[in-house]
Amino acid sequence: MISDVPEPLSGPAPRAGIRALRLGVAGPVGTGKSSVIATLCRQLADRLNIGVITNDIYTDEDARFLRSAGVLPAERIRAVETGACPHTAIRDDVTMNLIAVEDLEADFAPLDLVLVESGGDNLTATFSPALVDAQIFVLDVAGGGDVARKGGPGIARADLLIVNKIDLGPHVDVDVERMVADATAARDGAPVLALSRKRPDTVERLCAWVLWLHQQHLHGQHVPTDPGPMAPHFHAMPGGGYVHAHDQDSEHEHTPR
Ligand SMILES: Nc1nc2c(ncn2[C@@H]2O[C@H](COP(=O)(O)OP(=O)(O)OP(=O)(O)O)[C@@H](O)[C@H]2O)c(=O)[nH]1
Repeated sequence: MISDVPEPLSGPAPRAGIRALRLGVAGPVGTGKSSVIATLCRQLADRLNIGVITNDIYTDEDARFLRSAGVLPAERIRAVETGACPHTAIRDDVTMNLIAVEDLEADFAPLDLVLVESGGDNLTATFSPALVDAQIFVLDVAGGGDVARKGGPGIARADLLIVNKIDLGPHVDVDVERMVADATAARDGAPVLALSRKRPDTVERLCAWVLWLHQQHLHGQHVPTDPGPMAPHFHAMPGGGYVHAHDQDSEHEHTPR
């Protein structure tokens, strides 16, 4: 199920010479981010010129997986080794990723779509709108049926939430419909897609959403939004620590209280 993918736009012609749509894919470890990207490349490569940036902490494993899957020419898949907690490189200081995206766009111009895969992290990691125009957050049923209820910025406010690996529901005692309903309730009407790479109907819906978003981008009708702020979190300090939150309108500030 996906809540309404609108009809493709009619009306004014797309803007000429516009840069690629930059689409982030984030979510906890192992939920299927690389598989979603491989699926999109496989299905859409004859309609869109695609490039991929992967983020891993210490390796280029995700890039190697995608290259070996043969879903795109290998040189269009580039790895960023963040060397730090994944959210640092996709949210706090996006410089490494932004340079990688811009280099890829320059080397293979004109690209239509750049997919940026986050390193697998927890429920709080989301992309900065300084790096991507839109983002997908990926959960999977094997992580537990209650995860969607736990919320967080990606679950609540990513442009699309995927509940992945729905083919596994019966094997892990998860009621997929219930999980999707919980996710939908957490998102105030924003789209939720139940996905399995083994279910072509769900793959088609994923592709339809990405093509629709690309059209929105071309027509200048997509407005990037920030799914942040992060949930309140704890900073350990010598002799103690403190909890703080980032509210959406304030600077990213780490002053002890
Ligand atoms: N049954 C099933 N397995 C899937 C599906 N999608 C992905 N997987 C499997 O889930 C595992 C993790 O998939 P990945 O795509 O590597 O997940 P990831 O989120 O990129 O992983 P990290 O980069 O390590 O965080 C792999 O063994 C995939 O084959 C699906 O739709 N159904």
